[in-house]
Amino acid sequence: MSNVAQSSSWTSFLKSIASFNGDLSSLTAPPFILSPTSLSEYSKYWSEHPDLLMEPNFLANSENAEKYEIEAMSLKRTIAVARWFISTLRSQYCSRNENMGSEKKPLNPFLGEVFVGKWQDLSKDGKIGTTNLLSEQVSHHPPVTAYSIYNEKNNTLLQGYNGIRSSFSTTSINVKQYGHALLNYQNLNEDYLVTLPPLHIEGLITASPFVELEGTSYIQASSGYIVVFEFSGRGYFSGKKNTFKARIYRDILSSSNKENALVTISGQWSGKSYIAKGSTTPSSKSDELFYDAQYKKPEELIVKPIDEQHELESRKAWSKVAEAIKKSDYDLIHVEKLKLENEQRDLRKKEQESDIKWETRWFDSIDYSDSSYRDAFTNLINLSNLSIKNCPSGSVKGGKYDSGDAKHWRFNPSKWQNESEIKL
Ligand SMILES: CCC(=O)OC[C@H](C)CC[C@H]1O[C@H]2C[C@H]3[C@@H]4CC=C5C[C@@H](O)CC[C@]5(C)[C@H]4CC[C@]3(C)[C@H]2[C@@H]1C
Repeated sequence: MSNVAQSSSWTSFLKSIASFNGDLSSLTAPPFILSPTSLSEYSKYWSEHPDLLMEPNFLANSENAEKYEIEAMSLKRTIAVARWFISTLRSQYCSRNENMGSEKKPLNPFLGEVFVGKWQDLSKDGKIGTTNLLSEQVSHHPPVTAYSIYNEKNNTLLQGYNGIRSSFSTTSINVKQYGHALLNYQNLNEDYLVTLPPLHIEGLITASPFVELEGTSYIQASSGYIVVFEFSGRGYFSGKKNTFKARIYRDILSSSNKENALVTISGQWSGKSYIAKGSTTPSSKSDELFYDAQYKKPEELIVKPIDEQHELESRKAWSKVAEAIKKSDYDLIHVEKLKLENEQRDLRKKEQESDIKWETRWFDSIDYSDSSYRDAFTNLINLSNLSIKNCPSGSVKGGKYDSGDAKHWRFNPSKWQNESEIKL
């Protein structure tokens, strides 16, 4: 066992997890496990391969196409969206391990914290164009981050939000994700709903935590096609970590029988995966490579230098804490974090005293409980038979989790158009 794992701070920290109240951000973790990066930056992981996010735009139906061709192109685009989704997972769930040696505890964003940036067009023929990221902490208790990723050249908008609920098992932390992503290809008049997989944190005992995905994720296309992803760690499908199996069906009804799969994809989302027609599980020997997560380097988001940032921008607001974490200066971390947290507490107190409610900047909370309300989301929810409630992502309608309110965060483009302080 590494000396870190034996260190008193880690063992006492493990004891503290055993009695924690479910809000991970409230736990004081030992300084060596702290990340200098705020959770508001994690929204960038949705588009570190902008070319894959844009790909469906280049798989459009030809003019007055026959019905069979329209079907074939819709399936091709659904496969392209599944490839983009798989391409996000290594960044989402492995990047801290790759860059800092283990999963780390991100800084807990303050209410109103924003993180913005852009991905330049690296394509040879300039067909991708620039992709912009807006990320905003729309709630602090519980922590919720909303994001908008917009590519003007291809009229493509990915928006979504994320919150988590955690529970503790004997050796790992179990995390249910709340929220979803909505993908709109305006030129194709096509939408996709993406749900978020549950995960657990392993490796706590050896003080080298890492994320393993589990359970199911769905991608529901407005064309009717649905992708069902099943995630598992070691030992389930193939004894390798980060394994998944994905099946694409014509619609939710045919997904009730795995034999109806039109396409099956399987492998490692952090490594190689393969694709085959029909319902047989593809193998690396006989079938076509679907995606290799180790081959394509993620594209860096371009973020302004800290001295050009607004005080609400994440890297500026957390710069002193981040510096202290990088220097492992434990006392300074504590002093600087306390300063930021006290400033936030004073702000909340002032709002309370003058009865002002905090206004979110670029996102609105939409209540979908009025069943007459119709938009791309309600259409996709109906096609997928998933719950419309704000419950664990991917819960099925009528299932045990299908309860609570139906409020979801939505990007408000006109609020960004009227933005005068924060610059990309
Ligand atoms: C607080 C307890 C603690 O420090 O435990 C030590 C370990 C670092 C485990 C707890 C932290 O693990 C981190 C992993 C984070 C998730 C990673 C990726 C994503 C995907 C992204 O799209 C949305 C956010 C999400 C789910 C992160 C949420 C926060 C997690 C679970 C961190 C834990 C505090």
